[in-house]
Amino acid sequence: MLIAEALSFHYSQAEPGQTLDFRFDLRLAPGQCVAVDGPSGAGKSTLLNLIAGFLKPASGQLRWLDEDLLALHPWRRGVTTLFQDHNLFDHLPVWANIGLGLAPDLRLNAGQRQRITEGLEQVGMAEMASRLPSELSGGQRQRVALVRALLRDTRLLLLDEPFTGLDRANRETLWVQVERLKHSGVAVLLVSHDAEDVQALADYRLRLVEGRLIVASPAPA
Ligand SMILES: Nc1ncnc2c1ncn2[C@@H]1O[C@H](COP(=O)(O)OP(=O)(O)OP(=O)(O)O)[C@@H](O)[C@H]1O
Repeated sequence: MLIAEALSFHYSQAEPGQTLDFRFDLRLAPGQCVAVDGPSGAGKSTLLNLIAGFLKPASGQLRWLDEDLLALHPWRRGVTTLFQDHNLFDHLPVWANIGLGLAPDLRLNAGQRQRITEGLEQVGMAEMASRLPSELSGGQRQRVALVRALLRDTRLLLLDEPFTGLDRANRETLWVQVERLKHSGVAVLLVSHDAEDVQALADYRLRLVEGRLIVASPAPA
């Protein structure tokens, strides 16, 4: 269970009229998906960066049950993040970009290679394993980043507008994969403006208003 309590952050330099002070409260159980929305600049990326560990809160708590996540480096938190700018390495082919999520030194065993092949098949990119990111369309790059995020062993998955620009068939395929992860106990935080994605995946919805998370639809009991 992810628990954020009064997780606060303050940007020291912001334009007039911007929200400066954030204070997030959130509970997310294993196997649950919460959707978070809010207008541009509301603080969605700030929230994800605090949970992932790329920003340090001014105060508050962030726990996985009794484990203090704030004491852990980002790569020790058991959190996988898929940001909007897909973070692919331009000099590495598709299979290696995905493989980095499984073995940082790219010493992949047969089972891991098989998982990469299957992951690419599931998003219709089986033939593209050897291509470089520069040889792919934007939507294809997005699918590669998604496969990498979905294949990693993780307990919490943070997705920032993950399906934007994908066609319906691809989105449905990926919904199935995210559902599968939920069933295996992964907690998912989905930042999305897309009502269909939210409908397909989210168990409840939160909205970011004036630096706070408010309940837009309650979590199931
Ligand atoms: N490094 C920074 N310094 C100062 N202000 C920042 C910084 N990063 C973000 N902000 C401001 O903090 C607020 C929240 O930004 P954030 O990126 O979290 O919003 P968002 O909801 O993810 O927006 P979008 O939907 O446009 O991606 C915005 O007003 C933004 O301008």
